[in-house]
Amino acid sequence: MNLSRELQIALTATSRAANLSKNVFNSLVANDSVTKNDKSPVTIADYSCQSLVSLLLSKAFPSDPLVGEEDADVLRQSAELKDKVIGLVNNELSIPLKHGEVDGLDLGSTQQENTLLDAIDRGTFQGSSTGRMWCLDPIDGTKGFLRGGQYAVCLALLVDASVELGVIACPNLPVNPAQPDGERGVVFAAIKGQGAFQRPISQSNGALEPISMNAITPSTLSSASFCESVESGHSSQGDAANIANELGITKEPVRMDSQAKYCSISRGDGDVYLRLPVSASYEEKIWDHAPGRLLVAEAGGKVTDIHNKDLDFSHGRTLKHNKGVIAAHKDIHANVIKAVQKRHSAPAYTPSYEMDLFAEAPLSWQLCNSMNLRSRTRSIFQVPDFEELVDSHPSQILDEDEQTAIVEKLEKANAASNKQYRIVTAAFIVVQLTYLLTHLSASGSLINLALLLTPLPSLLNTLTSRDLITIRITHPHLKYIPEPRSHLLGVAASIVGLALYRNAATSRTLTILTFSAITEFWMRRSEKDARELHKLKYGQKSA
Ligand SMILES: Nc1ncnc2c1ncn2[C@@H]1O[C@H](COP(=O)(O)O)[C@@H](OP(=O)(O)O)[C@H]1O
Ligand SMILES: [Mg+2]
Repeated sequence: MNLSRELQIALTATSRAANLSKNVFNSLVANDSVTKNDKSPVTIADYSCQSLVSLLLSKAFPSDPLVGEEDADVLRQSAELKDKVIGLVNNELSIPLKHGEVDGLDLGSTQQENTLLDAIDRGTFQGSSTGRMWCLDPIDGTKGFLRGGQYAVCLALLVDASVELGVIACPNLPVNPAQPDGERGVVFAAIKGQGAFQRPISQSNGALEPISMNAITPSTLSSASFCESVESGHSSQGDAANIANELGITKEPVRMDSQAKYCSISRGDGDVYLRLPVSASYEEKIWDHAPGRLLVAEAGGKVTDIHNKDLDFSHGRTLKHNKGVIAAHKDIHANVIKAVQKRHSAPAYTPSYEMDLFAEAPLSWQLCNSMNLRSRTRSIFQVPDFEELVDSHPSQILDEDEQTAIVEKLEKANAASNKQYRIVTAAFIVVQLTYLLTHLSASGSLINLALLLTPLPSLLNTLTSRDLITIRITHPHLKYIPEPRSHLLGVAASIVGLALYRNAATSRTLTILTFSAITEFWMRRSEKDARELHKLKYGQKSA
């Protein structure tokens, strides 16, 4: 497939969008004209870049649909935001085409408001498994953008759900990794079957230099380095550390935002990219992976999900049939997958709120409502004055101290109520144990005694608030049994026991174990909620 024109347009569009995003950063973020939590710069950069890239694509390939992260609804409702975006895009369009940029394409110096908003809305295409489609993340790594760290403008062309072309512009990545303080701003490109390349964003007519991954083999795997998300909510950093350990990797992980991770490993700055799901329900977005996946493959690597399945771009806007991402040199990919299967704990439970609650925005009444946190809080955490606390706040925004107070209250109330349930379970067990010990000769008594031991470890741990007994069920098949696994196994065994000994004592054992499993299930959910809240509020380290 000859995609040279597509490549030229994609390089121009992403490089120009990268310049535009830098202007936004320099004028709105670097000079501290906005507060840290104000997301407007990233919003402005996102819309402007999508508008610019989409406009160029629509002029060059009018019949190609576009899957983009944004739509223009918010802009149509805010004149101030809209004017800024229109101004920025027109400013970029008015810079004359340089040598090497798109030939034979009349950009027109400035564009009408509607044309630019419509360009953004072209990105609402829902995806397709057949035909051509472009896929755009105008600012990937929004957190990195705001931090002045890594972010990327990412564009891919898919044909029949296969990524044929990928281009990623990283405005803050050093051109030469050996000179981290030298020139920054690199654009990466790959065409299927034709290799992976990079060149400085500043050189629109410069040659595309071939890049490749470090030639790492199973015997040199321990010298590898891996990279992962900065955001612990996007990828489990704890599991990544265990996996690195399993592979004998001792180097500290390199954390960076966005698809700059795919770019880094493609040119050998690092070797393995791990994205390990922390939530069972999160579906990765196609624009977060399409170009990166091709780049790594063309640089000598292999990209799959954590179950070693190819990333499947044929199901609309998300990778619904994949979980996480593992990218590594093709010679070591299998070793990495093996370690992942051994050490990655499948997320068994999904918190009801998946947003980075406290980092994204102050905890507000609207947020509580939209995340169903209010009702969950009432039913699970049982904090009677939580609603009053939120309602009494006229601005419906809680400040830091109030957020802290809520988290502490949730944790305390949660721990107290769970302890009560466990005391009740423990009491049932003691009564039943006493009965069994005094009727040892009755049929099934010994089996019943053994079955009653299954909930004991977690009961003891909670009642003493210490990890007295920990049983890790790590077998790859068993780990997909939802928590509480030992309890569920106990219930299953006691059903078998009841089939063997149809007597009242065995029925009682089954009832107690079922009660214990159900209450344990709900308690673990609430404990996980409390832990997640804690993590969101205080960060991974103190969680
Ligand atoms: N719970 C989650 N798990 C995995 N990825 C998530 C996530 N929530 C958001 N993301 C995605 O992670 C991307 C950033 O990736 P990374 O963590 O590698 O920097 C975000 O892209 P945007 O920044 O474009 O919104 C967003 O699409
Ligand atoms: Mg993204």
